[in-house]
Amino acid sequence: MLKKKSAYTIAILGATGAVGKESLEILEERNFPLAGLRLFASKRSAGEVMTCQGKEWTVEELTESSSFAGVDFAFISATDSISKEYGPRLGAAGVVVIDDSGVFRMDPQVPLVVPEVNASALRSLPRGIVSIPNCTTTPLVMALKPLHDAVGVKRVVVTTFQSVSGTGAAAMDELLDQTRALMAFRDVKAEVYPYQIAFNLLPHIGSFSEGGECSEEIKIVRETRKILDAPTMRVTSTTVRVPVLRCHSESINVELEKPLTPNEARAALAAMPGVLVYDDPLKKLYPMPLDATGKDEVYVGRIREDASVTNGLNLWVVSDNLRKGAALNAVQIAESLVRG
Ligand SMILES: NC(=O)C1=CN([C@@H]2O[C@H](COP(=O)(O)OP(=O)(O)OC[C@H]3O[C@@H](n4cnc5c(N)ncnc54)[C@H](OP(=O)(O)O)[C@@H]3O)[C@@H](O)[C@H]2O)C=CC1
Ligand SMILES: N[C@@H](CC(=O)OP(=O)(O)O)C(=O)O
Repeated sequence: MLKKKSAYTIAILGATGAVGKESLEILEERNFPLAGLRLFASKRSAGEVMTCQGKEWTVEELTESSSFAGVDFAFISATDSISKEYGPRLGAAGVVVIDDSGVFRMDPQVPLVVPEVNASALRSLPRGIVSIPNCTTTPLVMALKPLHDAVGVKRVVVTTFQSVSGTGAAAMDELLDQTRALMAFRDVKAEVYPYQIAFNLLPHIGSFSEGGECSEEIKIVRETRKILDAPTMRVTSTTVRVPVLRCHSESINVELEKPLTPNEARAALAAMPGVLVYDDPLKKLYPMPLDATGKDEVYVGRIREDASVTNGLNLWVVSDNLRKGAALNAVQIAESLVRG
């Protein structure tokens, strides 16, 4: 487990990616007690210089022989295969691994944590690994938690509208390149996604199962139940990629165990740390990706009754997938562990 110190050394595996870059900004903004920083990426980024907390740090190529001596935390935000290879190895060597991938999330020996929702799961780290949820699960559980605590959530129907940054830096470039090409009447190249994403949307995230479900949809269901410790909660989802650069939006329909008026739901959500109720439709106030970009809070709006079922509510949630959906959640986990 983590030894108490005045400052800690962090290694970021995948430092040059969409999540990795955000992690550096967040460590700086939150003035994380840093004793040292080791930045790792692929060979093509080795030698690049990045800044954090007023210092320059040089990116190292991640190799079999990379040494992690003196590292307290490893944030892995690279690829599934890097998580598989380095997560267990570093965890066994006494480094606290905070992993962004989907590889360990459902492992019963690995806590899956959103600190505002289930920080107590950090008490035991049998493999030395903590997983952070998928970037759509995190805002979902942040919105469900206060409702579940208040009256119990029976069933959830969630439809996501996920920005391209959820796929990483290359997908952000693809959306911008396609948009420029279309404006100039040039041919569009689709390399990251199977179809053009600019001025389009794809009801497809991850891979399809035999039954026609996307892997992303399966992750949302399983991860939500694990984090809320609600193994029988009925959850179904449809995940959609939209031509937005940053922030994932979600339409959430909830069936509750007991009545809760929209005003009571608004009050419960407003009291939830990390949630910002942004809800005054008559003044055209509702969360949009441009509002939540670069923000830490999970924005919740369009809170209203669903009269088609008993005790039904509808919500609209928007959250920055690179911050609360990934890098911020990871830094908050490290902060919780440091606080002890
Ligand atoms: N984007 C998001 O919203 C979220 C992402 N995640 C997870 O976070 C992780 C990173 O995602 P994201 O930042 O979006 O991805 P990016 O594609 O933007 O970045 C990938 C990073 O991994 C590095 N990398 C790739 N291959 C290797 C290799 N062989 N050796 C060393 N480093 C390598 C890249 O280095 P280089 O630049 O040199 O290629 C880059 O730093 C993934 O596991 C993803 O599932 C989780 C929640 C949300
Ligand atoms: N799948 C998310 C990003 C993510 O969180 O993926 P993973 O579950 O593999 O960490 C997206 O594309 O928007």
